[in-house]
Amino acid sequence: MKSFDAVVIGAGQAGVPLAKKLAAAGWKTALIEKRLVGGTCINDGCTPTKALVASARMAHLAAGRKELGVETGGVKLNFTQVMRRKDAIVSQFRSATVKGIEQVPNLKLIYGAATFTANHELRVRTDNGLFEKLTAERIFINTGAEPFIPEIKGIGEIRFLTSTSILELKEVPEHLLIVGGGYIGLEFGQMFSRFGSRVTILEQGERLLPREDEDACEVMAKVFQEEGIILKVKAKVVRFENYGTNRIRVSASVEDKTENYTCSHVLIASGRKPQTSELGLANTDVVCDQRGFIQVNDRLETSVKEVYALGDVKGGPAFTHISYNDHVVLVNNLLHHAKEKISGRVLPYCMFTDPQMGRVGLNEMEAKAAGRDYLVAKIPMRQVARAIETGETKGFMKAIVDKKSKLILGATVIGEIGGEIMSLLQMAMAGKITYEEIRYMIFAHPLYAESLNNLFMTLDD
Ligand SMILES: Cc1cc2nc3c(=O)[nH]c(=O)nc-3n(C[C@H](O)[C@H](O)[C@H](O)COP(=O)(O)OP(=O)(O)OC[C@H]3O[C@@H](n4cnc5c(N)ncnc54)[C@H](O)[C@@H]3O)c2cc1C
Ligand SMILES: NC(=O)c1ccc[n+]([C@@H]2O[C@H](COP(=O)([O-])OP(=O)(O)OC[C@H]3O[C@@H](n4cnc5c(N)ncnc54)[C@H](O)[C@@H]3O)[C@@H](O)[C@H]2O)c1
Repeated sequence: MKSFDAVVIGAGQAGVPLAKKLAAAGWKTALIEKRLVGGTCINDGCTPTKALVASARMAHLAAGRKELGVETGGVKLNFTQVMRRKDAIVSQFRSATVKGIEQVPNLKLIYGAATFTANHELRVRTDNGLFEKLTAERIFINTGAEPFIPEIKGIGEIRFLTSTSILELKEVPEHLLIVGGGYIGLEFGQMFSRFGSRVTILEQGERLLPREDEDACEVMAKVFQEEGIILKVKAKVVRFENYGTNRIRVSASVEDKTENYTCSHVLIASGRKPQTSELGLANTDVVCDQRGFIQVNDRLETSVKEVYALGDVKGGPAFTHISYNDHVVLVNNLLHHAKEKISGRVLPYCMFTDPQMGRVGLNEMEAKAAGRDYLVAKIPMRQVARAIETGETKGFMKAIVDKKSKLILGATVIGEIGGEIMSLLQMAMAGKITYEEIRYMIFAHPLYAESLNNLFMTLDD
């Protein structure tokens, strides 16, 4: 049995920086990874999808825009090159991460799947089929999440894609039917539509993106429909079956009526579940919630002393920057005697559709539910000078402000660079800059940022 001061399970967005910092502080540390260093974000998530979104946007722009006075003679997509570029970026990011790990003294990277045999003991099935036994004073679980596959009649008989396997396609699907209208469904939906697929999105909820304000969902739905994507809400898939050669027939109950679709590919984008099946948590006293996410307190401690969980596997907002921040909280608490908590963090995120949807803090729905005394500042992009000049007028800027303190509580920005504008407002929130100060702040003309003046002028009496 090999003994360590710390073992980190999962080389994801929290595990890698955590293991490096613990080892650099002199702790004898092992980092165990069963698949690829970099986890979901680098290998199957943010990095490959955002590289592909860039190719899709280029294809879209290359088609020209009549009203901007640019017409082109059609677009030729080289999908092999699109995927090759994506693979090169992923491999660049992954090898830089591996190199970073290898340079740290006291840190041992072990490739293999880790399973608990007791609260502080692990068995690792290494890539060469051998088993290593490890024990550690402190264990950190950063095993992430994986696609959730709903139990739908016939799903076992068809070949369906997930957000991971779709990244290996060799050809653009003729008709891609997507189950789920969340971030993954929308990012892939628009991307493949722009690559030339016919795209149908079936969402079981009343609308897309149920956590967002209704006006945000309406704008996104309109953008998608204008690009020719078929969107159905209140759509529950009831059956899949193989149909003819290489076709799949999908029966769905849409607003209580049965509709049938025949497509070439199905993407299941109906959420993610914690990746704990190989962890052997039954051999420990670690407690999970009903959906299998590991329960932690405000300091990321599980129910077992000195066993922690970070990132997607603990549930809550599943974003790379949250996983990364989890490691910051732990490093500060364990190495610098801080008492940091994970509750009360401001949550920013950006959906990388075109236009982007940047979100931070409270939206209107949440402000209302929380009983806040708030004002709403909102301007459509068609009134933003920069958006008019660039021809990117879809979307809006919307901020929720506290009526009394005039501080910004949150924002939704849908636009060409909605995520970046949202981040400006996030900085204002962090710096406690009131909306009244932003209203007359000097921004360079004619940037999108300049229209933050106009956004808050809407609150003038
Ligand atoms: C298609 C897609 C697009 C996304 N886009 C964005 C985006 O644009 N922005 C954003 O912020 N977030 C995005 N996300 C979410 C983001 O990728 C995740 O929130 C983030 O990667 C979670 O990091 P993590 O460290 O918690 O886990 P992960 O990065 O998932 O890492 C977990 C690691 O643990 C390993 N592991 C699991 N079990 C074991 C075991 N028993 N033994 C050893 N190793 C194990 C896994 O192989 C994996 O490498 C996206 C996700 C997807 C699927
Ligand atoms: N840009 C980003 O930051 C980004 C991009 C992609 C993913 N992510 C992360 O990954 C997570 C998972 O994304 P996701 O889109 O898979 O999950 P999600 O939970 O955001 O959306 C899943 C959607 O599928 C619908 N659904 C579930 N079962 C269904 C069924 N049987 N039929 C029809 N619809 C069904 C749900 O109602 C929901 O709207 C996100 O929550 C996010 O944290 C982030």
